[in-house]
Amino acid sequence: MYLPTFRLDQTTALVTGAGRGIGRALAIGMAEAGADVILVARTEADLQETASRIEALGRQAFVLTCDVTDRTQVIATVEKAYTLVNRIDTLVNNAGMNIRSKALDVTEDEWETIQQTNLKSAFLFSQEVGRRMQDTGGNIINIASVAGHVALRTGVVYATTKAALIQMTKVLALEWGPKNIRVNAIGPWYFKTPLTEPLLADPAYLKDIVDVTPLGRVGELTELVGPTVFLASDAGSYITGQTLFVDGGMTIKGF
Ligand SMILES: NC(=O)C1=CN([C@@H]2O[C@H](COP(=O)(O)OP(=O)(O)OC[C@H]3O[C@@H](n4cnc5c(N)ncnc54)[C@H](O)[C@@H]3O)[C@@H](O)[C@H]2O)C=CC1
Ligand SMILES: O=C(O)C(=O)C[C@H](O)C(=O)CO
Repeated sequence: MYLPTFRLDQTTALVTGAGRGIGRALAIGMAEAGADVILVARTEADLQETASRIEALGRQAFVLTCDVTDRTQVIATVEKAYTLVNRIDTLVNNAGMNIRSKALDVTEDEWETIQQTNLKSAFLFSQEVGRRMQDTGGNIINIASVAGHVALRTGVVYATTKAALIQMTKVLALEWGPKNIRVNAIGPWYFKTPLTEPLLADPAYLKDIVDVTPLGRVGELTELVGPTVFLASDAGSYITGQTLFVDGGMTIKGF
């Protein structure tokens, strides 16, 4: 048999920011591929909605509320997770946010909030789950952005967090490869979620996006599921340290 499995049966994933948007889609998609999923975010009601959709698929879902910027809460959340399951096979660092300010207007508070939500949280979860994965192996998927690779109008703070996530992905892959821990990133272009809905509702902004996208449209949330399951599954077993851009070709477009 040459064809490896693209399934996640008998595995457990932990997804941050799983209450809505991309995180919810990835959690449900991974459950469809066979995984049980630990759902982490701040708002319990949102997480319960994701959980009920996963349970309807016949998979287990565990809801853990946590502010991912708070190290004490992250440590407690990971400890709790390991009382619920024996091992975590896949960690998806997805929680993120943005405040769009021009560089000269960025406040210290904005800088701290965006860095802590998008970058520090991913490091803290990687450290706490990665510590346990040293014994079991596993894989980590960081949800970065094309904004970490090319210059966009998203604002400088968001861009620096995503560029740093891409570099963090490489260094953790290097350090933890010998322990059979793979670390990869996904770099989405625009997908409609509560984060981006206001932007995509502006016809002029939407046109600008579509015009620089060879596939001529924004992505569907389900189009992030295949790449995530691929990276998490045995099909991705020799891939580490990489960023897979799921961008309709945006990042390869020249003149
Ligand atoms: N929607 C898009 O087009 C793109 C999104 N991304 C990234 O994908 C990730 C998910 O984004 P969306 O689903 O669009 O956003 P969203 O705003 O719809 O969802 C973000 C999730 O993160 C959670 N979250 C935020 N701060 C948190 C905190 N302090 N503690 C716990 N949970 C927290 C929210 O509760 C929510 O569940 C983010 O990292 C974002 O930067 C990257 C590229 C494109
Ligand atoms: O443009 C914004 O504002 C964003 O939040 C950026 C998107 O989430 C993104 O990363 C586009 O790739």
